[in-house]
Amino acid sequence: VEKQIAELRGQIEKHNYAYYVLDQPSISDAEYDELMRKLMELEEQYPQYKTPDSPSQRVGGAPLEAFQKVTHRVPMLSLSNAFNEGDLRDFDRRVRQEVGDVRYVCELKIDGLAVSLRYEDGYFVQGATRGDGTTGEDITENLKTIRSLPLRLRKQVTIEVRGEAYMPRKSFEKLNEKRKMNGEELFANPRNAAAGSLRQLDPKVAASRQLDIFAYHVVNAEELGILSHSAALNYLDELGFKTNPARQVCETIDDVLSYIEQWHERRASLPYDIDGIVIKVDAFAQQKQLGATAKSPRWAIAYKFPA
Ligand SMILES: COc1nc2nc(N)nc(N)c2nc1C
Repeated sequence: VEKQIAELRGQIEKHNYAYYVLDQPSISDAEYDELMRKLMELEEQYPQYKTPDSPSQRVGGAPLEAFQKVTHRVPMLSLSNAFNEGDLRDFDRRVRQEVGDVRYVCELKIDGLAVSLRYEDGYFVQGATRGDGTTGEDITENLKTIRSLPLRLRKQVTIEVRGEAYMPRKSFEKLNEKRKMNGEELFANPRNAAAGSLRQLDPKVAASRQLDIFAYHVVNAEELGILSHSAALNYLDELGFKTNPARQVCETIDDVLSYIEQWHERRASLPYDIDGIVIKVDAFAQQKQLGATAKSPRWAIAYKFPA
């Protein structure tokens, strides 16, 4: 039976990854539900074979009394903002003055909720909100219900990852439809809906909200021998995380400006809200040279789209 349960677990997670991370369903919903039902029935009968990475955790367990506090070993900083081309050219000038020739990575700035995810030997062990940057709330049980969040990595590594949890626009519209029918107060936007969903003490509520997550940062990248942010993102893909496919390496600030122009136009075609573009110095050695202020890294900047 133990082998049968392990077999089922592997199958379900494989279909889960295909559907939620690759966006390429590999079986029908009905077949998927049948596999899940079978797994939960066997785990009910043989609880000794239940493992921390079992997909049965994704439906959410018992409600919590309260959220525990979590201290971030590495503070979760925020990004300084740029509002126009001048701000971006100033940033580029400052960076080049300090580190000379430089490559940037541009990414979409997802309008969600920053979270920190800790994995030990490849298993998801804890997830927390940003909070005040130093202390956040433990929302592990809620994060486990996000289907694109791997419960077990493809490599047995101990890693801390930062990402943006968000609610796709379709999920947001469906949720507000339902709330309208029930005469409940509507969420103002997907970001508030995502925050509200992850702050629920009952994980079953979070599980019902069809949240998603993009991983965008490896905290202990250098310890893992990774030398640049673009390499860190590719490593996250290898581990089984969902990263944002629109990222692009830019050699000049003019390339950055055209990336921004491109995504400002294509913004409405995305299935989620973005509130800007994040520009980061790619090489970690140069990030280190530039360092950070108490509040934000000096090697990154967020260009905010005009509201
Ligand atoms: C390295 O620090 C950061 N990187 C980020 N990257 C993306 N794509 N989106 C963010 N919101 C973000 N926020 C921070 C603080």
